Amino acid sequence: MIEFQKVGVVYNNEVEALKNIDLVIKGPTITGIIGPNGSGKSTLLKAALGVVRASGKVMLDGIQANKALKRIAYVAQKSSIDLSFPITVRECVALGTLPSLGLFKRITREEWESVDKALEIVGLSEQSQRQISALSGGQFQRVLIARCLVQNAEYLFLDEPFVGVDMVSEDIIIKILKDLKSKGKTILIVHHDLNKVEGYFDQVVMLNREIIAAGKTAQVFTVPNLKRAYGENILVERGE
Ligand SMILES: Nc1ncnc2c1ncn2[C@@H]1O[C@H](COP(=O)(O)OP(=O)(O)OP(=O)(O)O)[C@@H](O)[C@H]1O
Repeated sequence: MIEFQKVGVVYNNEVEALKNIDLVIKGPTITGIIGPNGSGKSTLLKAALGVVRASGKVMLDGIQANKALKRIAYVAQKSSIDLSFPITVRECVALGTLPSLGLFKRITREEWESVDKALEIVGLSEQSQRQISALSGGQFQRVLIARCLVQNAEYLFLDEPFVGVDMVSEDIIIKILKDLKSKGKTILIVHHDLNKVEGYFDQVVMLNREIIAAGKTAQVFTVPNLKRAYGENILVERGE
C-alpha cells in the first residue's frame, strides 16, 4: 500500500507542482496517473522516491518510501535517459541486479540467468548483444521493463512508458504489466493517452496539482472529472 500524506512540492520557491496530496493506493493494481501537461504527474513519483524535496510523507507499507527504495523499480521518462551510453542490452538489463547486489560484487550465474529470462519475456533475446543506442524506442522501453523484472521489486513506478513506443512493444509491455499485477505487484504509471485509460488501468489518479479524483477507473474516469482536470476542451479531445 502506498500512502501520500499531505504531500506538497514547490520548485524553486515559486512553482507549486503538488498541493496537499492525500492518497492511498492499495495493490495489487495498475494505477494510471493522468492529468494535463505540467499537472505534477512526474513530480508525484519523484516525491515518493525522495528525488525532489517534498513536504508531508509518502509511506510504503508503513515505512517511509524513500527508505524502502529497494522495493521500488523506477523507469524515468525516456527523455531523461542517455541513450548514447555505451552498454549492451544484456548489460543494461543486468543493472537491475544492482540494488540487491551492491556496487562492488560480481553478478552471479543465477542473476545472468534471470537477465536472460527477462530478455526472453520482453522478446529481445536476439538483441541481447546489441548496443542500446541501436534499438528502436519501443525496444528500448522493453529493455527498461526487463530491468524492472530482474529487480523483482514489489512496486513499479513508470513515467510515460508508452511515449515513442510502437504498438507491438506497447502490447508486449502492457501484457507483462498485467501479468505482474496478477502476481501481486503494485504498478503506478504516468500516462497521457486518454484513449487507453479504460483498457489499461484498474485505478486512476486524476491530478491537476491537487487530486481531482482517485479510485476505480469506472468511477474516476468520467466526463465531469475530466472537465475539472483538463477544462471544457477535453470533450473535443475525446471526440464527443
Ligand atoms: N526541476 C524542476 N524545476 C522547476 N520546475 C519544475 C521542475 N520539474 C517540474 N517543474 C514544474 O512543475 C510542474 C509539474 O511538472 P511535472 O513534470 O511533474 O508535470 P507532469 O504532469 O508530469 O507534466 P508533463 O505531462 O508535461 O510531463 C510544471 O509546471 C513543471 O514546469
